[in-house]
Parts: sequence; structure tokens; C-alpha cells
Amino acid sequence: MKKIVEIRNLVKSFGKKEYETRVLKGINLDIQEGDFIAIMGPSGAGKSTLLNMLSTLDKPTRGQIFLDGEDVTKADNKRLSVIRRDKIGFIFQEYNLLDNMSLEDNIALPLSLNGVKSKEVRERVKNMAKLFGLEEHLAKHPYQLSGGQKQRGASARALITEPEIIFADEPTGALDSKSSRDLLMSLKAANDSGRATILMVTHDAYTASYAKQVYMLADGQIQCRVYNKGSRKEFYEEILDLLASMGGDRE
Ligand SMILES: Nc1ncnc2c1ncn2[C@@H]1O[C@H](COP(=O)(O)OP(=O)(O)OP(=O)(O)O)[C@@H](O)[C@H]1O
Repeated sequence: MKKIVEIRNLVKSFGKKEYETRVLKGINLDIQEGDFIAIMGPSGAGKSTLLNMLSTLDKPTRGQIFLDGEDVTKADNKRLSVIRRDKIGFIFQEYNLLDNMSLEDNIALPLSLNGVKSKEVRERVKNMAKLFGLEEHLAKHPYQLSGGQKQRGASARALITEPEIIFADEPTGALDSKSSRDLLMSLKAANDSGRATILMVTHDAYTASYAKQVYMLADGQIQCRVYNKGSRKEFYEEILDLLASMGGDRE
């Protein structure tokens, strides 16, 4: 299996001298092709901070992040924008679709910006729309779509360039339970079919149970890792028990 991301001794502090807070205290983590990892942990544990470093939106205080063998902590801004365009797909809690474009054009946007021919663009958008159950909605504008449809659209847009890795920040945070399930089943299908390696941050045990691996971040370190052994329901129970043992509430 190809190693896509390698994190070595990642440290992130905010503030200076006596005001310094060390949020990440030496994280080591590998992400292999085909992984579907959920990062969980208490509020303030540093999940968003870690995701910001990984997605190259912020620089670490110390340590290295290799993406496809390249140390992104050393890349200049020009190189970083190429890395973000070609290698990374983002899914945010808020969908970030453009309201003045149809869903089809929104999903197609990263390809159109990269100069892909329109026939190929249409074909690839059609395939993605199928994966995310959006075929009937392609002509609509985002304001005509439900939150769940918008998030599936944003996910289709993130996957359309076939990035090395997808980073998702609370992708179900704004969705009801049915829409969350639809989105997660589509992401799982994309992962199962080898079309997406995913790292997502979530508070929610149900959301995390669709991943293959769950890593618990607390006190600036990855405290433990659990793996789905086959049954999503059993994995969900295991995650809830783990959260309870770490001092959270078992809902
Ligand atoms: N730019 C910043 N300047 C100073 N402190 C920061 C900054 N960004 C984050 N922090 C601090 O770092 C810690 C971790 O924040 P982070 O947002 O990564 O946590 P989180 O695990 O994502 O939390 P939540 O689950 O509540 O979103 C917090 O104590 C936060 O106050």
C-alpha cells in the first residue's frame, strides 16, 4: 500500500513565552492509500489544529508532514497552492458551494479550472453525481437543495479531481441523521471502491463508525486507535465505550 501522508513529531504551539500553549505535543501518524480515518477527541484537543496543518492551511511549530513523499512544511505558497489543487480534496461543515452556479457546474468547477475538456468533465460529473445520488439535482442551484444534498454536492466536488486525500472537517455537523447517513454511505462507497482515502474530524460516534480506523486525540497526543473489524454497529458501540472510558458521556 502506498503511504500518502507521513506525520513526524508534529508540534504546534500558540502564543509566545509565558503565554505559550502547546496544543499538539509530538504527533506521529501515517495515512496509507485506502484508509478512512476518523479523528475524535474532546473539545480543545487540537483536532482542527491538526487538520489545518495537514491541509497546509497552517504551519507547525516543529516536525514534518510528508504528502506523497514531499515535506509540505517546507513548501512555499506557490507550491502549496498547487499541492492543494492537485492532491487534496476538502469537505467543510459549511458546504461552500457557489450559489450563482448549478450543482453540475459547482461539481465540475475544479476540473474546468484545470482545463479538462468539457466532454470529459460532463462524464466525470455524471459518475460522481451517481455515486452521491445527485443525478436528478444537477440542474438545480444550491439554494434549491437541502443541506444533505448540498453536502453530497460539496463532497462530489472534493472527489472529482481524484485527489490523493480528502480532508473532512465535521462533514455531518450541520446535517440531520438521515442526511448524515446518506453522505456517510456515499463516502464509504467511494472509499470501498478505491476512489478516496479519507481523514475526517468528528465529534460524533455515529459518523466515526463509518470509518475504518478511529484515532483519539487528547492532551496533544494520539491516545489510542481502534479499528473496525467488520460490523459498523459493533464499531459504533466500541467507539462509545472508548469515549466513556476517556471521560466523555456515553449517549
Ligand atoms: N490561532 C490560535 N491562537 C491561539 N490558540 C489557538 C489558536 N487556534 C487554536 N487555539 C487553541 O488550541 C486548542 C485546540 O484548538 P482546536 O480548535 O484545534 O481544538 P478542537 O479539538 O478542534 O476543538 P473543538 O472540538 O471544540 O472544535 C484550544 O485550546 C484553542 O483555544
